[in-house]
Amino acid sequence: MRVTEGGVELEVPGEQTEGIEEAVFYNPRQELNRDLTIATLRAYREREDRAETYLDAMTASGVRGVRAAADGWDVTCCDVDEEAVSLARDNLERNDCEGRVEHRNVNALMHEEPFDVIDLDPYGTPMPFADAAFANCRDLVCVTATDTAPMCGAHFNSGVRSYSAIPRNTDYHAEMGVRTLMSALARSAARFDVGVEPLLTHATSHYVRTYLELTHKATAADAAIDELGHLYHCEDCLYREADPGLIADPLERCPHCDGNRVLAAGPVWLGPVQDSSFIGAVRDEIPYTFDTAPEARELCDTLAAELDTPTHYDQHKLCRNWGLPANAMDEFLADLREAGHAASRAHYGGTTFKTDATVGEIRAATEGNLD
Ligand SMILES: C[S@@+](CC[C@H](N)C(=O)[O-])C[C@H]1O[C@@H](n2cnc3c(N)ncnc32)[C@H](O)[C@@H]1O
Ligand SMILES: [Zn+2]
Repeated sequence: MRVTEGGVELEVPGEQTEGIEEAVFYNPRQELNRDLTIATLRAYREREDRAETYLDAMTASGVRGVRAAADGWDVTCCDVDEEAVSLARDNLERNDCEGRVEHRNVNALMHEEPFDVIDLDPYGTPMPFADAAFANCRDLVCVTATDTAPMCGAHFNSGVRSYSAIPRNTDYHAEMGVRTLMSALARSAARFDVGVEPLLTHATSHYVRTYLELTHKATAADAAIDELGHLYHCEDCLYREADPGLIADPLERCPHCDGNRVLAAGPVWLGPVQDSSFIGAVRDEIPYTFDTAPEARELCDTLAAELDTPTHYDQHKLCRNWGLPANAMDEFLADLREAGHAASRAHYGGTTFKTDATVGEIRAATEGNLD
């Protein structure tokens, strides 16, 4: 089957191809992820012109590598699967792109050779590849994780195993996933005296994607570890609290409703997951020729405006909990701001928002107009 994406043409296995799962080799639902990857690579190279080499670590059809090569990157594609390797070679050739294709376990390749940018896009958790990537990447590690149920605490044991943390299933589950993933990545990088700084992070349709700029200094690794901490969350009233530091001091009772159903999660990443000025630059690198341009640009706008608080709320879930009807989001957010709180929409869903107000303060600021 022939597909066109971002100006390149690719042969990908069609539904009928035996032995190959089409969605795995070429997943059209990840086009937004790939469009944003290309825009991010462009914005990054604008800022750091020394960045030249890009490793598409799990290449499958070769789509990321081909798109990066067409953009002038010095590309290496890698896959353990023989059919993927030959597909990636053909697709590079089809687009007159130069690029090396390696048939091997990418962990071995990463340990042998440094790259400026490494893109991890495995099935499920990226953690088995994180150490090799952070040990050997110079500038930027891009990571996709599709195991949202483990990361957000819905598949608890699997989440604990993959991320060496306690994730908890809350009403902000996608953000729990983001912060569990970021925490494990920061700890993996720190082992190699590498500090991570997230430039752009989004949780979209069952995956999380993050772009981490690296600083090869022990003090930068310490600074990243300082962003870790725990979240305490009341299952009854949805009160939540962030507690910086690696030693947890869980709440026995909820300070808001005095209930005893308080969950503790962590260590999670409590720091910022976006760099809004960089996201502005990424947005400007999304041409309208990209199929997902309207959606990708809107996502960038929301991400750039999103507050840095470590959890978000869902207005509908809060209102349901209070037994009150929800009103329009803009009115709701305006009430919060009028009461002196910071408030923004969040990219996790149409009714999600961020604020520095506590759950009690949110209710006090908004309930007058919830009728
Ligand atoms: C989700 S697919 C990649 C999709 C692709 N990056 C895209 O954007 O369409 C995951 C790929 O990782 C490959 N893979 C799994 N383990 C690997 C390893 N240890 N080294 C290299 N490739 C691996 C699989 O063969 C598969 O092709
Ligand atoms: Zn409570």
